[in-house]
Amino acid sequence: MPHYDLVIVGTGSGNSVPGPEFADRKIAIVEKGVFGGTCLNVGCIPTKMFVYAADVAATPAHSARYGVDERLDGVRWPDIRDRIFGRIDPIAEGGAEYRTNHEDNRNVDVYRGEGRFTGLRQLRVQFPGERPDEVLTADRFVLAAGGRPVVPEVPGLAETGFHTSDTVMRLDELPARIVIIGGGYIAAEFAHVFASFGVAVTVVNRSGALLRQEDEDISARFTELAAERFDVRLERKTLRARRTAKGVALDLEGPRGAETVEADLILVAAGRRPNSDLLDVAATGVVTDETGHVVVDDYQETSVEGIYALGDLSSPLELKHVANHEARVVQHNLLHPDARIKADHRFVPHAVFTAPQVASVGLTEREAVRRGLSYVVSKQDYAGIAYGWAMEDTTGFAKLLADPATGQLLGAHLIGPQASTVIQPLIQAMSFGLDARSMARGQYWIHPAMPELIENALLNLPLD
Ligand SMILES: Cc1cc2nc3c(=O)[nH]c(=O)nc-3n(C[C@H](O)[C@H](O)[C@H](O)COP(=O)(O)OP(=O)(O)OC[C@H]3O[C@@H](n4cnc5c(N)ncnc54)[C@H](O)[C@@H]3O)c2cc1C
Ligand SMILES: NC(=O)c1ccc[n+]([C@@H]2O[C@H](COP(=O)([O-])OP(=O)(O)OC[C@H]3O[C@@H](n4cnc5c(N)ncnc54)[C@H](O)[C@@H]3O)[C@@H](O)[C@H]2O)c1
Repeated sequence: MPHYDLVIVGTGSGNSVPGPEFADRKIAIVEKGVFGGTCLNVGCIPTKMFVYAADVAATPAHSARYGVDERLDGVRWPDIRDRIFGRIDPIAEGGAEYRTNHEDNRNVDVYRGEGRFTGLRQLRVQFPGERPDEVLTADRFVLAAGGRPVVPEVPGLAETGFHTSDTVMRLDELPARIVIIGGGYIAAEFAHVFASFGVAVTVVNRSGALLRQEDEDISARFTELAAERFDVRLERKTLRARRTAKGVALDLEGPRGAETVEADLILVAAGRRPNSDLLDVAATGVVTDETGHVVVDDYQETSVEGIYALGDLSSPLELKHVANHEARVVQHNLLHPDARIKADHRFVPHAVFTAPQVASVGLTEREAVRRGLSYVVSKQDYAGIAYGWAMEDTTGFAKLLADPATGQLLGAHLIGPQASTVIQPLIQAMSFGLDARSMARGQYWIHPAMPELIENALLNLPLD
């Protein structure tokens, strides 16, 4: 039974933990799937590469408003797909090769199999094919096993067949019609991608709004705009999935009774869950919460001393920049057990790369009310700043919440062009405690650039 100083499960952000500082430690890395994890292979990176191509494909539909007449002649899906994965797949292979064979990793053994705890600090690894299982023990573990798509219990769905974000980007050809179950990040991004490529998109959501975790004003505006591009069915229960002569169908029940949606394929985008159950973390004494996330303390340590966890396995935020931050914290804490640092989850931003883009940091208004905070609000439309005029934007806005006593920002929510970039100075201000007035007037804002949206939103805050 091989014994290690450190065993790491999962090669998403977990793979960034071992560096040259660990050269004197005997390390095992266990990976059951493709090296590099979700973000690289089936998450952030390929989706954003598809989104960029979608943004380009969607341009002719809007260009007439500038007096420029353009036509989309076609979308070569196989070329787009192969360009994207032709870039990504070699990175994953290169990562595996580096860890397995490069002399930098003399102290690292790579196990290409599925780990499952069988006892305290004891992990059984099962390999594909004939290779017998191995049991690894270690003084310390890093659990970075991520999560997987949730598939709702819809009668007939398994028999009918469906895609998730894991498979839909590798389709052989574009379907004519797609139905997406879900109304969150993944639904919003793929609806934009497929609609821009000419696919008829139907979005079926259980609740009454899309992106409903966002600030209410943002969610409402996005839902309104989405309904102009996609067939959006809200407050729908999916009763059944079935095959038809031409494709697939979902039988739904909604506010106006029973209805059926037909399409060529189904994309399930109904949330993700952590892989703690498959890894059987309970067998090593690691505690999980009611959503299956591994419980960690401020140092990313689990309920078992020496077992750390990070990323989607332990964080309900499920974002790559969070997983990377936590990996840096875990790395430090393994190297410096007497001077450990805490993870900083105060101001975690996110963006949804759909059209228009959505970006957010801090409290929504709903959350500020729930916490009983006193706050002031300001809004600034893109249409009210010079760059917004240039873009002829009529729907985007920034919404800020601030503490009236101190001027400190509590939350920032954007919907509109480049929202994921334009929000960054607000993340910086919140992280470093810069108040709204100082931020607005203590620096130059390039004229007439998009960040004037933020300058004006700050100045609009009703602060004394
Ligand atoms: C479609 C999509 C788009 C996304 N877009 C964005 C985005 O734009 N921005 C953003 O910030 N985030 C995005 N995310 C979220 C982001 O991908 C995740 O937050 C991030 O990848 C989590 O990293 P991780 O290291 O925790 O887990 P993962 O990257 O999922 O790594 C876990 C690894 O563990 C392996 N594993 C699991 N169980 C075992 C086991 N028992 N034994 C051995 N190996 C195991 C898995 O095979 C996997 O390789 C997106 C996610 C999806 C699905
Ligand atoms: N740009 C990004 O940062 C990005 C992009 C994609 C994914 N992600 C991460 O991945 C996670 C998972 O994304 P997601 O979109 O799958 O989850 P999500 O939690 O954002 O959204 C799930 C949606 O599915 C709906 N839903 C659930 N069950 C349903 C059912 N039976 N029928 C109809 N609708 C149903 C919910 O109401 C919700 O709207 C996100 O929470 C996010 O952290 C991030």
